[in-house]
Amino acid sequence: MAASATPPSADSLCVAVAASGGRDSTALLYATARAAQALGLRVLALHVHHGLLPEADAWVEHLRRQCADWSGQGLPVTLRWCRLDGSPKRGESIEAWARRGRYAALARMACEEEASLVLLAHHRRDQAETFMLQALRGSGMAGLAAMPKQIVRDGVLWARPWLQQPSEAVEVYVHSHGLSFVQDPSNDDLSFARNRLRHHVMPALTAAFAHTEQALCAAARQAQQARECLQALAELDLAKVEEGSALRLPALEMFPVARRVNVLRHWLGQRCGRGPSESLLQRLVQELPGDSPAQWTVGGHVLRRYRGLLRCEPACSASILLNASRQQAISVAEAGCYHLSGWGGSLRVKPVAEAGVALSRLQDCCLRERSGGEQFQRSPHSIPRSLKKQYQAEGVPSWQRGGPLLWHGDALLFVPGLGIDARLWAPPGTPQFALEWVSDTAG
Ligand SMILES: Nc1ncnc2c1ncn2[C@@H]1O[C@H](COP(=O)(O)OP(=O)(O)OP(=O)(O)O)[C@@H](O)[C@H]1O
Repeated sequence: MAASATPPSADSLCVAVAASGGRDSTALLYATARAAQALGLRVLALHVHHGLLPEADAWVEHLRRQCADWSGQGLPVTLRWCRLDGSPKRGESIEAWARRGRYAALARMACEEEASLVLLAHHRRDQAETFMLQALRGSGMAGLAAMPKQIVRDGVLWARPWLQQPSEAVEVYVHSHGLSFVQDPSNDDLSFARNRLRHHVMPALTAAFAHTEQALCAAARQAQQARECLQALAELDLAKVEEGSALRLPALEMFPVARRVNVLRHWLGQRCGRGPSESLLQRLVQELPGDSPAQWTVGGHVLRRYRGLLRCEPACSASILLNASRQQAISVAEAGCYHLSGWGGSLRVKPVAEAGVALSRLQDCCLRERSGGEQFQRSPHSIPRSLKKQYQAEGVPSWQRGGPLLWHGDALLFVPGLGIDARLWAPPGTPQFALEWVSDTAG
């Protein structure tokens, strides 16, 4: 291999390789360092110590020595590593926590080192296993698409240059270059689904169907394309049924079931951060048609049907209000935005020419939850009506009716969604202020 005439400087372009110390990433790191030497690039080996196994300290030491040796031989490689701290969130598996932490740490280290490309050493067998695991979980196209060859995420281009290479080719490379690597004992732990698949299922499948790996990888590639098509269709359909942040249900129901499910999956994925389960989607298709107000829980979100619209909001908006203190004195001395964390929102106070309230009334107020039986007068020419009737007349959705209500003494002064009670409006021509309630979860 030809070596570059001048060794790379600190300013040279940098390629990062995610290095576990295992066989595959050791091979990829070595191959990348040799190619980089010829091209005058720098290579950064990025390692994450998960803090889970006693062997992990020795793996860092192994990588440190290996990179130092290779560097001594003229290869432009340096090691950067970090140790994860923290622990899995409630309900999160150790594997999921380690994966999440690992990718976040790799992205952070790559960005700090100004390496915009990070190589991962997954190969064809890893891809075939991923496809099988997803199929065995009953995943849809997104899961069956398995691992992308490349993807931009967290400001980094992640690439898997060996995704179509058989594991055996990596084995041969490692032997021919006499590379040493570490063995992760957890790769033999049969409590992990991937290990059961690798040790028991894949050998049997390959014995019965020689092209198992190639066929599964081809299926993953087709699933990737199918997923892209479904996404494009969902965008087109969504444009026809979206109204602001809500969906128009009558328009949605015009679509055949499969397209309806596709739109819902896409829309909920965008709003909730992850796709809904298939069972929930099937339930929604059955239950969404209807006129009466209804709601469904989707992970940490609440899906609400009201007057032909479907909205999706973080569930905390409801619980914040339920947990709020039932009564809180407040005093407003000037225009501004007053955040009331216990109530899950802010009260905005701004000057207006009419239909406002005098500042003197706002200096001695009280926030209370709705308790029932309150009366509200919309304008000087109307009569006081129950809040329920006023809400209905104004089309305020049921989940925005929980308060907080603002009282001045025994007089109901302000109701979010309805405004200031006309009986407390300041006389025309005097200084006055409008009120608005802005929920923390709005927008
Ligand atoms: N602790 C780690 N630090 C940095 N990168 C890692 C780490 N663990 C995994 N990777 C990256 O993710 C890829 C896939 O991980 P996986 O757990 O399947 O591999 P491995 O068994 O740890 O090791 P290898 O793929 O190197 O044989 C690795 O090839 C490597 O590029």
